[in-house]
Amino acid sequence: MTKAPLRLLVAASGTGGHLFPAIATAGQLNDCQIEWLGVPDRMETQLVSSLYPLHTIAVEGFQQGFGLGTLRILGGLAGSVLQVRKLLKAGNFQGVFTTGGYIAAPAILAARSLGLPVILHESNAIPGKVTRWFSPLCTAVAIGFEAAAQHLPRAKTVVAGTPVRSQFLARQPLNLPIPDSVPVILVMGGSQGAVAVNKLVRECAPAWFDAGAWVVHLTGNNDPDAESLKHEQYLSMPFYDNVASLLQRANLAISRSGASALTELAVTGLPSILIPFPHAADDHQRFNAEVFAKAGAAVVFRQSELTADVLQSKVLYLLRDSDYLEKMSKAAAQLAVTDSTERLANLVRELVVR
Ligand SMILES: CC(=O)N[C@H]1[C@@H](OP(=O)(O)OP(=O)(O)OC[C@H]2O[C@@H](n3ccc(=O)[nH]c3=O)[C@H](O)[C@@H]2O)O[C@H](CO)[C@@H](O)[C@@H]1O
Repeated sequence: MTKAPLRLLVAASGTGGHLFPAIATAGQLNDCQIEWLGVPDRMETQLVSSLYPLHTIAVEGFQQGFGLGTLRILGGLAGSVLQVRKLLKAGNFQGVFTTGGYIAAPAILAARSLGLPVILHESNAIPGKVTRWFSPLCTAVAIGFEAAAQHLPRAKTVVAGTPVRSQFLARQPLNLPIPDSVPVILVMGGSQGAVAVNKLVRECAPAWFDAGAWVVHLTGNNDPDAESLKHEQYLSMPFYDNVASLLQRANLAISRSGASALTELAVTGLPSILIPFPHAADDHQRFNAEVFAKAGAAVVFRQSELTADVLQSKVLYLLRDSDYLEKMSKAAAQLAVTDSTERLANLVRELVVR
């Protein structure tokens, strides 16, 4: 008799960094029946609703300190836990996979209160608050960076890398009018774009054009000046779906240091200049970037110290030194965990029992 497919609830919400690894893992688990838990009005409503049944609940972030606001959030959390418990029971789910963030808190508490296994994936080198608080309750915590383990002493951690979308694992055609022989600089500011980086890049770009380089600039949707630079060697767009084709073609990236972006730089062996988002929780982008800097895969600048002059000349220097770029590329590739999706899918299959 064939076994009934495993029923899994995936709790992942917010921005690309939480959603893409979860979507990649879910795609690998095509022998399971998957439903999704998210939050109304976040990116999952566009990225997930055409792939899996999407259930949404309202959850709030955990602010610093303790006051009336915290009591209200705890009250809200208790309500969310009850909602998720109801969903897990009604849907006969046998386990939960989550990529952390606020949605993970009620998902972990609800599943564990019903005795269901939870596999949590944490992609950052410094785990987020929810991961730090709730990971001891999880059946397993898969980490993207080995460095995260030291911050999770009470959790059962397994190094798994961070899954990337399948487009990264095969050569992608570049559907942009860029000549084959020119150097390409790719500018990325995470899934939302980075206005401060955009501004610096627009100031620097004319010297890069003079040096023969092309610039592909993913600006995000929040930059009022996104269209202010016009040049035949400059292509800008708020968001591009096939980022893999750009990373595979580029010679150098200028990027924030979110965990998915870094994983993609590693998988494509792309050298980078990293400018960590200075306001990320616990400054985690700086710690992510340090892993790449230590390995020789990236040059890291703090945004507060970086001027257009410094960025402009660093890029020109790197473009001229192809041996050094080659070394950075090899170092980046060495950080890649190319079977992360399979590792996570296997962990889920092993721990979630029918
Ligand atoms: C500001 C902030 O706190 N960001 C966090 C957020 O990042 P965020 O959600 O921005 O995610 P990342 O920086 O890790 O990755 C960005 C993702 O968006 C994709 N992309 C980007 C631009 C585009 O045009 N097309 C496209 O597909 C990239 O290919 C990548 O997969 O979650 C990550 C995972 O917890 C954290 O590591 C980041 O620090």
